[in-house]
Amino acid sequence: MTRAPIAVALDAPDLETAARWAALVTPHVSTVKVGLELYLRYGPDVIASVRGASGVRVFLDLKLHDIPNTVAAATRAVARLKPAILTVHAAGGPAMVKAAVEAAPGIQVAAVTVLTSLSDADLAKIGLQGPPEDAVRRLAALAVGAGAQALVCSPQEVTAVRAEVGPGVTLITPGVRPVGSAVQDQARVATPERALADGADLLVIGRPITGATDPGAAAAALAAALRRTLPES
Ligand SMILES: O=C(O)c1cc(=O)[nH]c(=O)n1[C@@H]1O[C@H](COP(=O)(O)O)[C@@H](O)[C@H]1O
Repeated sequence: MTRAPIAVALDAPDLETAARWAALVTPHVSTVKVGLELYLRYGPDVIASVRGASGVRVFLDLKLHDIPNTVAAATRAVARLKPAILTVHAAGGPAMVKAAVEAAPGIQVAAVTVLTSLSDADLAKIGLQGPPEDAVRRLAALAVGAGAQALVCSPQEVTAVRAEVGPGVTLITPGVRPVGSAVQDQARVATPERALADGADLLVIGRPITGATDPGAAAAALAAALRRTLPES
């Protein structure tokens, strides 16, 4: 059976927990995501630990954001770990996104548009007036123009971003919350079914899975729900 297009965010306090979560969810999902918390604590070794014997795709979410020369060097430094996906901030500008893409042949560079934790009011405070969708579309076009093959946006903007960049770009959506989810600290959210129906290619889901008593069962249930949304997947 095809694994569900979910990247489980392994935002764990220690390596043992992350590796355990990865082993539990890997039969059900296509990807696991390593972020700043784990990478800054354990460094490159964390990738092999969560990849384990299954060889699951690893999404390295470092959200690089610096001058192009520094981002290119940082990208080369992590490229040897062979993550399937690496994040950079689109707000770093076209030269920075291009530098990352050129430094990492074989790795999908995903440009983060506007963080899903930011609301309209937050964006106004950092000088981005207007609906988040406007900034997301602008950053999406910038990043794809610079060579990014993937974008990170909230599920609320998937339809607009798809219209902006066309069918060939992978759209990755965090801010995914199943109905009744207790974790509500993201500003721009939608259910997994809605995100997928709107055209997202990969759903990033963390605490709704990893906070469950049985993360493996939670991942299996979400995967089954998504199969009902897209029966052919
Ligand atoms: O790049 C990301 O993965 C990301 C971008 C974004 O805009 N919002 C966002 O929440 N994320 C990540 O997605 C994950 C969401 O986790 P949960 O909120 O627990 O589902 C976290 O690991 C975040 O770092």
